[in-house]
Amino acid sequence: MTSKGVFALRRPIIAGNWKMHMTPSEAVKLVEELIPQVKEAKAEVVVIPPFVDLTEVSKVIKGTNILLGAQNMFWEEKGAYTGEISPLMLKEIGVKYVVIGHSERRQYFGETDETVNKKVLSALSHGLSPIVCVGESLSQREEGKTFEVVLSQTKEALKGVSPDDIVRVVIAYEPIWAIGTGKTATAEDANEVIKAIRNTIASLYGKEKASLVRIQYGGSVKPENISELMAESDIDGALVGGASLVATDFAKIVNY
Ligand SMILES: O=C[C@H](O)COP(=O)(O)O
Repeated sequence: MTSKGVFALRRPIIAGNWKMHMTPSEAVKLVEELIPQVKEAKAEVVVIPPFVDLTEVSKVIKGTNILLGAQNMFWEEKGAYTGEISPLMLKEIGVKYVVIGHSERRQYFGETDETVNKKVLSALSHGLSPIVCVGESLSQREEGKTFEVVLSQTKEALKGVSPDDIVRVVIAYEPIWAIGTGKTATAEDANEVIKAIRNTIASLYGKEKASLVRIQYGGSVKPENISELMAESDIDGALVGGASLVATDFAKIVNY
C-alpha cells in the first residue's frame, strides 16, 4: 500500500500564494468568486494574500471552508522593528498558516536558514502553522546537489521543533527553477525529493510522526498537472503561485 493509503490522516492542503498581487478590493473580488467554486473541495483550501488584504479577506471567508495564510512574519511579538508584522497581529485577524522561507524571500530579502528557523519556532509557539519552503536552484540541481540542499534546509528549519509540534508543520518543496517558469518537476522527481524530506523528518521524529507531516509541491502547478502530482504517494498538496490568481484555475486545482 502507498504511504497515502496507510496514513489517510494526511489531508491534502492546497494553498494559493498570491505573492505581491491584488489590492484589497481586487482580493475581495477574487475570494468572492472562489468561495462557491471550492465549497465541495476535499482538500484543505488556503489563500495567502499580501498583508494589507488579510483583514478584508478574513471577513469575506468567515464561515466558509477557505482558510487564511500570510506570506511572512517576524519572530518577535512586538517592538521597534519597522515594517515587520508579528505573529500576534496575524493571529488576531484569523490567520492560520504562514509561509516561511519562500525562495523569493531567501533570494531578495536576506532570509537565511537561521531566520527561517526562528520564524518557524515563533509561528508554532503562537498557534500558527508554518508552511516552510525548501528547494534547490537550477545550478544546484545541475551539480547534483538537490538532495543535499533540500534536506539541509529542512533540518535547519526544524531545529528545536518539538515532537508534538512537528505534525503542525507543512513543508513546501519548491524547486526554484520551476517557480513561475512554466517548467514543472516531473511528478515522479518531485515525489522522490518529497520522500527524502519525509525520511529526514522520520530520522528526527520517528516514522509515525513523519507519516503525518504534510509535504506540498510548488512550482508552475496548473489545472493541467495537478492530478498527476496528487497521484504520487508522498505529495500532499500544492503551493500555487500564478494559477491561484484566477479563481476558476485555482478552483480546478483545488477540486483536482
Ligand atoms: O509559492 C508559490 C510558488 O512559488 C509557485 O509559484 P508558481 O506557481 O507561479 O510557479
